[in-house]
Amino acid sequence: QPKGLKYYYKNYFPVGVAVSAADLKDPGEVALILSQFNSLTPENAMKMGPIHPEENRYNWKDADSIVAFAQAHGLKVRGHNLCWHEQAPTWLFKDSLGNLVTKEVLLKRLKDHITTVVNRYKGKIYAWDVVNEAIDDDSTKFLRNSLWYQICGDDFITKAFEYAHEADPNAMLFYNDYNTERPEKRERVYRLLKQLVDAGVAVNGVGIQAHWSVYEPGQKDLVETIKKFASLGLKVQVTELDISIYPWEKNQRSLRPGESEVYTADLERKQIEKYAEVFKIFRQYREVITGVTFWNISDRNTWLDNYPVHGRKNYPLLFDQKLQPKKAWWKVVDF
Ligand SMILES: OC[C@H]1CNC[C@@H](O)[C@@H]1O[C@@H]1O[C@H](CO)[C@@H](O[C@@H]2O[C@H](CO)[C@@H](O[C@@H]3O[C@H](CO)[C@@H](O)[C@H](O)[C@H]3O)[C@H](O)[C@H]2O)[C@H](O)[C@H]1O
Repeated sequence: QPKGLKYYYKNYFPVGVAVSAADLKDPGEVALILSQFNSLTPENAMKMGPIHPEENRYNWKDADSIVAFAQAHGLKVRGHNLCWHEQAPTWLFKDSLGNLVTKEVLLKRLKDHITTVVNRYKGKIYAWDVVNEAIDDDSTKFLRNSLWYQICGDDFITKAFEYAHEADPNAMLFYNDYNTERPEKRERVYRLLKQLVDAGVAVNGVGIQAHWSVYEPGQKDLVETIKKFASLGLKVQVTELDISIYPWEKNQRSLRPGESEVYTADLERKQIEKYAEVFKIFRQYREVITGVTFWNISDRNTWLDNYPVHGRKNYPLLFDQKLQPKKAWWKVVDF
């Protein structure tokens, strides 16, 4: 078994992977995780909906099993995430009559949730994605018009960091988002981060999700993003890395009947180059980059098989469907 990614990058940053509790029951995936990675992120188990399905009921099972596995094998854990507009439980924003709750009620519910979840894993989770994806996709807008925003204005962001810091003053607290290499999105994320830093909010870092493709981002945009966020004194982590073989453009179409999945040698070559390119930049900025996490383990099972086109196979990771290292892996460890 070749040495794993974590060995090659031991003098750079932890190399992590997003997992489900089910992944940890598969002997092949467990062997791959333990040989390659030294950090885990729960893909879904610690999100508000899955872990807190009813106001007075928490569902700790999957999250506990992932943390217990990490503890048993000396792996770091990134918590994901404490405040998001997606996968939020139905009870959260509504009162018993189905009306939207007041700002006071929602902030109290957020505080209870964050205090309870962060305290349960205190000392076992070193970093939390506190707020996820609060910037609107429309470049003419600033904050996403989510129910969080409609009910609390932008206070929910500051409060979420305040509650998380109170619950675990030693945890690294991150704002996490995607498309942060696109200049218009970078500027708006920077604006939010600067507001938080200037207000003395306990934000320690920014998570760039890195759901990239063989076509983007360009090196210049990636470097500019890392430097811009680091200029605020923040750490940068790559939190959800995968490199799709399809371009991230609007109106993606599904495959036409008979049209085979198109993982051509040319696309794999582009993917190998893109992986080599971004890891070279991560190494160059090792002072700022404090972690790189892949979103899913292998091409065997990736969320990109069902997004944005349901049932369209993708090959975005460094391990193939047989859990074997792909050519891109050898390039990433060749330095
Ligand atoms: O969207 C990709 C990234 C983007 N950044 C934030 C990050 O958190 C996000 O991760 C993805 O976040 C997605 C939700 O937005 C997750 O998708 C959810 O993943 C869940 C667990 O598999 C699914 O829930 C299961 O759904 C099944 C039927 O639909 C039900 O039978 C299961 O009980 C239920 O658990 C949800 O439908 C599905 O929407 C993906 O696995 C997960 O990879």
